[in-house]
Amino acid sequence: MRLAPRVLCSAAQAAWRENFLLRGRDVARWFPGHMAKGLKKMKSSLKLVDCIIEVHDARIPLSGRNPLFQETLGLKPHLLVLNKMDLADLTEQQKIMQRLEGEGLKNVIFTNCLKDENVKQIIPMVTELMGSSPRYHRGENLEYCLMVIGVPNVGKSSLINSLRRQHLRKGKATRVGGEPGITRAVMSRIQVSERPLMFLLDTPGVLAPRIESVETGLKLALCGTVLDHLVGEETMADYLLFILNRHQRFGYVQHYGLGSACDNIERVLKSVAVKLGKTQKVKVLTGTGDVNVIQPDYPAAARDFLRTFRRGLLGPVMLDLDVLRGHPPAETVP
Ligand SMILES: Nc1nc2c(ncn2[C@@H]2O[C@H](COP(=O)(O)OP(=O)(O)OP(=O)(O)O)[C@@H](O)[C@H]2O)c(=O)[nH]1
Repeated sequence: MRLAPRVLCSAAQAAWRENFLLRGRDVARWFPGHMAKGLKKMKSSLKLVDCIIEVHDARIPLSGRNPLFQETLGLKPHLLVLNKMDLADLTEQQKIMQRLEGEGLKNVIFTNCLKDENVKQIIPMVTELMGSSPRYHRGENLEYCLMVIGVPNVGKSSLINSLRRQHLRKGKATRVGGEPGITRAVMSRIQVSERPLMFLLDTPGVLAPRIESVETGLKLALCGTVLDHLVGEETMADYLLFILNRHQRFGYVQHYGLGSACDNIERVLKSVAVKLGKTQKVKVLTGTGDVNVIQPDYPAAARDFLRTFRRGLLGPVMLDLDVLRGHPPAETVP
């Protein structure tokens, strides 16, 4: 387990870590090979597409988007949907919008696809966007084709299902899952609206081949865009604790009945494990031979900590607050 500065304190007298030490070489392992193939297929279908809907996680509005999308698919009208707004702390929403506008992203909307929040605004926005753009391939053909893109697990399929519920009163057309990589087949064409007649192409999540920094990699991992075991649940739990304390988000103290906030992941996970009854027998070598001792199950506790965060039970979080406030990125060692 990674060792962190051993600080145990109450929230009132907080002395939280100023920095989180990251290992740079790790992040390269998080990019699975099938994704490059997905992007290639998406590019080849582009001539059928009138507008691109890029879905991203609202907890990381300023980081983790795939720059290849911009380069390769950026020629079409584009709407950025920041989904999972129910899990995001949007206190600084205005500043986020200003930052995005500064990056040339003028068409942005926050959604919660599980509750269909704001989803109804998407088709009118897209129709307006397409109205102000040249028609690419369609001549007199009166159907529109949109392509939904994004990194894995941000809710692309959920958005399609939500649009169908809103506009067609129909249920699921595409599979939704809690793990990244559920949508593997590129380009299923799904109707989402009758008037105007609109189809969507669902695509598999595509991460950038190189993540811009290890910290961005960890944020993407917390949002469930890569498989947890590739990154390490305990490292992710530690980074989450670092963020929660730094942002004064102490929901975890109450949720797990911890008594006080703490910046030491080992201690937090130990308390979580005891609370959940997650202990394990391990053999320890002593002078008189092997002895079985009961130890907290740290991996199980880390998994529960992450799961609880992702279900929103630790409160809404803005993982990009450091970017928004101009804090220096976490320190990286090779
Ligand atoms: N809290 C919350 N969860 C959501 C929302 N939208 C989707 N989810 C959940 O996020 C997970 C991923 O959703 P999907 O729709 O499968 O995501 P995807 O982008 O299609 O995933 P890939 O196929 O891996 O690229 C599922 O567990 C959804 O229930 C939302 O607005 N809020």
